[in-house]
Amino acid sequence: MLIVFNPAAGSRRRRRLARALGTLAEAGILARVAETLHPGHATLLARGAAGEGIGVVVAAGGDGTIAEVAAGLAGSAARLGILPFGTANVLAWELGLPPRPEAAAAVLSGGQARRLWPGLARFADGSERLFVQMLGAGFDAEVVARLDPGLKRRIGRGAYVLQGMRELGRYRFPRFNAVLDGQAEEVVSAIVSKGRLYAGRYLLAPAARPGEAGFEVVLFRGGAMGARLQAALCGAALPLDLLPRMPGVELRRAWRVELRDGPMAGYAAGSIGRTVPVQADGDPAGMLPVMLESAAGPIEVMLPCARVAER
Ligand SMILES: Nc1ncnc2c1ncn2[C@@H]1O[C@H](COP(=O)(O)OP(=O)(O)OP(=O)(O)O)[C@@H](O)[C@H]1O
Repeated sequence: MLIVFNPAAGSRRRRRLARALGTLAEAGILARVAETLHPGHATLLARGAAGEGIGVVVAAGGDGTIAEVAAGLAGSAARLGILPFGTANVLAWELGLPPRPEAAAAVLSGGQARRLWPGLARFADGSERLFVQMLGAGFDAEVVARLDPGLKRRIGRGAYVLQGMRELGRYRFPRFNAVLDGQAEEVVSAIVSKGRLYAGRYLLAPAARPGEAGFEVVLFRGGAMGARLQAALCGAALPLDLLPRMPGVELRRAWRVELRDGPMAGYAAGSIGRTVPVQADGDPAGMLPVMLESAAGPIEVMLPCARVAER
């Protein structure tokens, strides 16, 4: 077993890692730890481990780290393990993984594998990026892009709330097109989700099926109330699990999604040349346009036994 540890994810992560390693040692598992040195490094470490024939490669970090490890495991027989040491840990909540390091480590030694089918984003510059939970364009991506990493480390998920309130007054909500299996829709924000949850354990897309190909796409149209008011109300509705039922929010199933700027997007955003931002699994991921489809195949992820039986 290799644990790919992101020292920049979440908080109190070294202490959490030591606790997880203690549990593994008690179970007779001597795990090797490799620390990431820069963004993207987790993919290289995971690919190397899968190439060596290591059976379980563990992402010790948040959703961004998990996505990078998953990208390294794609096409191999290695299983993905998760030690949820990030800030929001949305995928861990989605999969029912326990937050305590000892309990999460116990899943690595005694859990069972389950399918997880990531999404693949292709950008205009030819770059590609795997995502495991969701990709957003518009307001939520602006919040992610402008988030102060120091504040995120200090106060955790509350930093997103503060930044969201700041951006509500600043962001210009340019319209863009979400093309779902060939059908174009005009939106101010869109979240293309693999999972049901968002921003921790709040409900976003109740019908999502992480183990299958395809996406639940959440379209924010702005509508009669206006994009800014809609974003404010959606922010308030999220912790009450009411976001999917908000006016101007529409959920659709799609296999292939293209998110692309309207001709006036740069102008409306008030900054020529700058278009609509994109976030993937809670990390900044550039600008539109982006093309989304399912990864070539699913990967296997370690889950608690009870959770596997439930599915
Ligand atoms: N050594 C490093 N220094 C700086 N950044 C790193 C390093 N290693 C990895 N990263 C980057 O850190 C980013 C954030 O990591 P991650 O998403 O796992 O944590 P998080 O943002 O705290 O958690 P979550 O996404 O669950 O809120 C990732 O995009 C990854 O590329």
